[in-house]
Amino acid sequence: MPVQETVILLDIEGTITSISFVKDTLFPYVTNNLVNYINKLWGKEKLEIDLELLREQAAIDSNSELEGFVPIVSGDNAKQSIIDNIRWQMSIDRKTTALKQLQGHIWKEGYENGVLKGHLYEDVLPVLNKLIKLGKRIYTYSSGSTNAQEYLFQYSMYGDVSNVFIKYFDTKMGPKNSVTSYTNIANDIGVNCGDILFLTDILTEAEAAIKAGCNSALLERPGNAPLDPEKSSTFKIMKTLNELLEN
Ligand SMILES: CSCCC(=O)C(=O)COP(=O)(O)O
Ligand SMILES: [Mg+2]
Repeated sequence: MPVQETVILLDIEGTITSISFVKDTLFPYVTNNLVNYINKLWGKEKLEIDLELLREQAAIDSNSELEGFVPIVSGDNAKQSIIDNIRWQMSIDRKTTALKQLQGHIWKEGYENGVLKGHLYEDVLPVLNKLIKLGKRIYTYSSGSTNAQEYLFQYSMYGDVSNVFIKYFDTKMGPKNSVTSYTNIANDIGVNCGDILFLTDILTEAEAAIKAGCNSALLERPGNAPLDPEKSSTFKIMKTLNELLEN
């Protein structure tokens, strides 16, 4: 059997989806549609749920020393301060649950109206389907919200492929470079960390997974940030998922 672990836990951006799709297609879609989206749903419960999370995050951020922090205010400037806060968070690619939840809801419209099609590297589906036949269970863990992950697979360039994945995990399990996030995921799945192989493009995420007792390997996709050869020397580095099927 090529892979020993029973659970394959996949990062998304830089691992099974290109960074370029996220940075050059998904993020600009939010930037270009943000004001319209907020104006359209202003005062509606659907938006209010996301705004509540953004306000909670802004209250936390106001006590830290984050460069360029934009407060969310009430009153006449409330709407503009929310838009500016979101733009600020996006300018530094923050991975807060609040930002990711709102982005996911904006992308939903783009997927549904056919403007967005989720990118997947061509090796991903053939390999995952072979692994499923070998009895492996496939999960994802991304900073993108569970909704955003679901839409990406439901409206992928290969059609609806969401049935490949048992469950999507996001930062509600904890940040991706935190050790406890991986124990939380193992507990949720009902396996030991040692039964999980976590694949990612980010060294600190792989290190956190290893510290939790999981196994991990790194993906080196075109356009990914280069891996430090010294720091990543203890990890298997793969160019595609095909290497999971090799002995
Ligand atoms: C799941 S699609 C949205 C991608 C995204 O917003 C993101 O931050 C990706 O981070 P990842 O943890 O998948 O590298
Ligand atoms: Mg990634």
